Amino acid sequence: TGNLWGYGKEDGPSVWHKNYPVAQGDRQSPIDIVPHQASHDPSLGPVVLNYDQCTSIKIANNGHSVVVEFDDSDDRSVIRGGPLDNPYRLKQFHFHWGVKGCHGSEHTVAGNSYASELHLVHWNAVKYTTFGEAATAPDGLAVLGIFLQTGDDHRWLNMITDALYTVKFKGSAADFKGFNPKCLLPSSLHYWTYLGSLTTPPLHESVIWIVVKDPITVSEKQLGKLRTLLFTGEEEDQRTRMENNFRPPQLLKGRNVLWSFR
Ligand SMILES: CCCCNCc1ccc(S(N)(=O)=O)cc1
Ligand SMILES: [Zn+2]
Repeated sequence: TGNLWGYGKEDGPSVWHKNYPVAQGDRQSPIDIVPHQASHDPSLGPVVLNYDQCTSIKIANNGHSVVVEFDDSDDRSVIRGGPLDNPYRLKQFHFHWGVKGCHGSEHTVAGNSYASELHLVHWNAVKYTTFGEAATAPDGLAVLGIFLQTGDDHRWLNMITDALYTVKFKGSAADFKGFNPKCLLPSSLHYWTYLGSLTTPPLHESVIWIVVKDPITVSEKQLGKLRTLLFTGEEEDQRTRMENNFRPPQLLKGRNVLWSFR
């Protein structure tokens, strides 16, 4: 099975539109968030995360990122409030990063990018029966985006970076139980929100984006461990380091970005 898409010159974001024409659609992600052009919406309440009973199951290398997957068979881990009309169930989280310091996030803020970006992916299990069905619906997914900046070591990120050696190759997976991603959030959940899409193929325009304003701080050493992952499988003789797995900002096409914080 060939790779349908990637982040290289031949298969990267600039050619995704050939196999996924929605890449040139009206609500594509990520975007550059321009704070003073965003509108304050007083009706936007805080985002509420109920992750206390959350159950991570496994960590995996899907050839595009490292993903931690959760048991989403009930409403034990949900995000609600903010722009959301229903609770959305936590399905997985993953990261996007660069090759060094200051590039690697997908969303940018006034043209500035961060070293990495964490995506917590949730789906609307009130209206839809499966993640796959929700992933094609305009209000099917809610992704919480958290920026990572470099500085001191992040105490809890070590739980993930210490497990990366078990998922070095595309297609590898390992048990990863008992991890609660609440420990990866900044203290303030002030956010921007807008209607967008998956940032990787199939690029479905099904995501209500909630991008948290404040970054968390991780060390260059921890980011370096993400870069020891490979895009390629164990059986492939050509080893390619997993880095720069981010899509650049897409056109806003008249969308409104709302902000919650005062
Ligand atoms: C049914 C097809 C969906 C598979 N792909 C999932 C997926 C989830 C989140 C993101 S992201 N990067 O927008 O958070 C991309 C792709
Ligand atoms: Zn993502």
